Amino acid sequence: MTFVDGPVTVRVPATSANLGPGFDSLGMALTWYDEVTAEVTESGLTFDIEGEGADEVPRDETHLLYRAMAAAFDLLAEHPSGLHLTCRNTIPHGRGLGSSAAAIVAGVVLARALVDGGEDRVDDRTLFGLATDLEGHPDNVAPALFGGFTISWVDGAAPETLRLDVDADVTVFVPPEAVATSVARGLLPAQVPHGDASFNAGRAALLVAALTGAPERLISATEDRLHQTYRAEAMPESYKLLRQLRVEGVPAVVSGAGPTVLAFAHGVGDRTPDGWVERELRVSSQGAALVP
Ligand SMILES: Nc1ncnc2c1ncn2[C@@H]1O[C@H](COP(=O)(O)OP(=O)(O)OP(=O)(O)O)[C@@H](O)[C@H]1O
Ligand SMILES: N[C@@H](CCO)C(=O)O
Repeated sequence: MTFVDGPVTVRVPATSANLGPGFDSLGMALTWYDEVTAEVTESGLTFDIEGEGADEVPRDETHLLYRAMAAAFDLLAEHPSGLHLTCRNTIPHGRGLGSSAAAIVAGVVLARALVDGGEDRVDDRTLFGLATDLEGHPDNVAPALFGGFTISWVDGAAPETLRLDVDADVTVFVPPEAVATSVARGLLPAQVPHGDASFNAGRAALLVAALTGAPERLISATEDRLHQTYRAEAMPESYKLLRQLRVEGVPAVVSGAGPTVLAFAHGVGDRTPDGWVERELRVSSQGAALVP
């Protein structure tokens, strides 16, 4: 038999990318999870979707989770007769908390787990490469897959990542409206001044040190000149909160492509604007994990 008997479930964390200076490179997994179950059926593709995006996402082959599963099945050279997918979505979509990376990582991990002996045929590094191709950059998929704090880069065509354990208090301020990553990326200039590139290189190096043992450096280490200001016009309220927190000495960044603002602190929730949701989280040491 090619496929395992019965359903397989995976739990995948939300992620925050960039973390200020580490555009398309730094990321961390957060203690906020989606859970997805997949089962091979006799025919067709059916969905049971609850929570975030349930009224918006398609229920056909264009669903992101299914597209990731299909790409992984192609790699495994196995194709199920049918699939039933159950999605318990809690990570908000289009807010800069890695919802698309979570869906993609859930898909590739589930497809491999459904195939008998899948882990012997496709290793984690290959799954990471596939997930990065689907997402377009590695900074969310790396921590979604491996957990912790990740430094990712692309070597030729292949993405690489280095995972570090870090422990940090994190508060996310999530606005009610989404900003699509594609829109936020469209606001970035094709070229940046050499001085700004140099500024960010130093801050990104400092951020690795700050998160792994020098937290007093976080306020300097989270400065950025490569993306946040360029994107401010698409998320003015986020930018205002970001400035307010930083003036008060709280290390804060735009999470991923925004518009969520992430602060490296707990106990700062009294700044939450009306209509926004605020959550106190920690770094999730665990990435995507099959639920027994
Ligand atoms: N669980 C999911 N199921 C189906 N589609 C999803 C799911 N999560 C995300 N998506 C798709 O991805 C889109 C959001 O992706 P986008 O890259 O714009 O934002 P994000 O991943 O939430 O934020 P960021 O990449 O900045 O962290 C949704 O609008 C939806 O089309
Ligand atoms: N590095 C990405 C993260 C969002 O997917 C960006 O800022 O566009």
